Amino acid sequence: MNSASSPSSLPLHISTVHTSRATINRFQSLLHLTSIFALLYYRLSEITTAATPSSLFSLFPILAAELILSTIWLCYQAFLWRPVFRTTFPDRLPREEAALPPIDVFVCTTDPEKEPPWEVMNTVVSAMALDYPPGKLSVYVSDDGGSIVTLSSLKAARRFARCWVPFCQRFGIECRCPRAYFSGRPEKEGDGGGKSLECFEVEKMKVEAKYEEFKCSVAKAVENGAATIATFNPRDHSPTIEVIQDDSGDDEYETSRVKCPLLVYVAREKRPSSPHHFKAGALNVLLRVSGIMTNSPYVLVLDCDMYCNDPTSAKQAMCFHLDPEISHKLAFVQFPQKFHSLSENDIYDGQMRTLFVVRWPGMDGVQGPILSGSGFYIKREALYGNVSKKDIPQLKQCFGDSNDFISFVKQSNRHNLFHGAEVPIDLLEEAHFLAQCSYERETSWGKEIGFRYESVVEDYFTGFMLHCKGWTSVYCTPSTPAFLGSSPTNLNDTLVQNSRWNSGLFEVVLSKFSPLIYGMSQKMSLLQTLCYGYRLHGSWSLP
Ligand SMILES: O=c1ccn([C@@H]2O[C@H](COP(=O)(O)OP(=O)(O)O[C@H]3O[C@H](CO)[C@@H](O)[C@H](O)[C@H]3O)[C@@H](O)[C@H]2O)c(=O)[nH]1
Ligand SMILES: [Mn+2]
Repeated sequence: MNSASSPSSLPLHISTVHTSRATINRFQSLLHLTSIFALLYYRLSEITTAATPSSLFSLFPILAAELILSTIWLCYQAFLWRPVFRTTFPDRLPREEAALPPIDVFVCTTDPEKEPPWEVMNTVVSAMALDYPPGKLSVYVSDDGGSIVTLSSLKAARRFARCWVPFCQRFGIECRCPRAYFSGRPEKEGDGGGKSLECFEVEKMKVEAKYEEFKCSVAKAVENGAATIATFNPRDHSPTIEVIQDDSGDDEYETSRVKCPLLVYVAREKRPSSPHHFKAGALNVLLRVSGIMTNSPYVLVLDCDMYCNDPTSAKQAMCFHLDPEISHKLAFVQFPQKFHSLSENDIYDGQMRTLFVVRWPGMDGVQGPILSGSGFYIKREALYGNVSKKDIPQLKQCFGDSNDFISFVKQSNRHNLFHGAEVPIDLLEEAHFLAQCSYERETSWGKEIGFRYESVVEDYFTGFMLHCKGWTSVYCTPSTPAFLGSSPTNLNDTLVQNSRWNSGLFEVVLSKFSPLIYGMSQKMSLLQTLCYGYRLHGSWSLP
């Protein structure tokens, strides 16, 4: 058992190696290995004693297939070698707000027709309501569709969050996604925060009325936006960045000056002549824009359909990030992806159990799980690489021409600049400059810094490169799912998603970053390299 200490000398988290499971796994691996050797011995003796060239001709492909499958099998054993389980104690984190580091939350959305704005707004509001000091939380929404629908809906979300956030905090609400809360899905209502039931019911009714207003505003935004969607080209437009401020002014929440996390809308520039690099491109723009606005040392990344189900996830992640024994090497804390949209039968295994139940705990016992796209708290510094030895011209070469951004890269502890105050015009201008297509030209964005562009599975590849550089990661699986999303529920969508993932992964295997070769040459352990090497099974996606 491993433990780490909080300032009060009690551990912030403990990790336990599942010894009985590891022993059974190792015994089974040994058994299988013996059979594989026996099979290969049999095949080789068959080849050496083959009577005719035609029988040799048929034996070689069989041997090749057996060798490939054996290598894939060998790689898989690394997942089973040392499974680890972790427990966190968020209550032991320092009580003073000042001791908690700020967090920037990134939510990515692309298409208001395929990704319903109502769902996206619920994700945004659930992130704003995380159990974390609101002044230390900033939510950035990347809209790759550049849609007016998303922008108008965000304004409604901000208005609703002003009453939702204090309501959740005051009454200790456990389910902070308003749609899930008001549709009666929450298992627990919270402990009432010590307030009387009557007071709670009165407040709940008020908030519910605001919720209905919020719902209508989003529906209206969708309706009004239908006409512009037809004429607007999401692949060819200038950047739009807006800090969403209070604009109603007619209710008690504004006058009570309730603190609410900062909310920023970012639609980067899109031009047909410039590659946009999908989600990785969007995340890198958010890294830059947030870099000059709040520059929080930690970033939570969420897909637009993944709402925060357990508000304590930020504090749980901080139990690892604030542990001085592991934090200097720790790049990210990954939570499992869990889904609310699946039926009990789940015939296409949308839950991806082998991944989140077997493989990630296995990797956690080695160097840490693979970055999984959504639901991870990553250290900004890990994405910037080593900047301490670079002078200003070198930094400009890597990070681009923005003096403001460069000054923040150099001072990673300068953050939260204008929370709640008027947004300076020149800051907004600089943010627009950072969101231009041309900004990344001849820089290291996507190659050495930020989220990587080499593969369509940007999450896997970014995590792989971090592990290659010696960073570690942690897998955190609390019993209450930290995030809940929707997963494909029909064969067609499942096939499209899986072939995209597998072809993206196989693309990496065939590149110069092929895990088995590149991983071995870097700072990665043998077992971790084998785990990444298991991606050879992407060859199944070949016709
Ligand atoms: O050009 C793009 C394309 C996608 N996205 C967003 O990226 C997220 C994931 O995209 P989606 O089409 O839903 O892909 P999935 O296959 O569901 O996503 C899984 O696989 C991706 C890697 O292939 C990871 O990035 C995701 O986090 C992971 O959930 C969504 O929020 C999108 O809005 C963008 O912002 N810009
Ligand atoms: Mn998705």
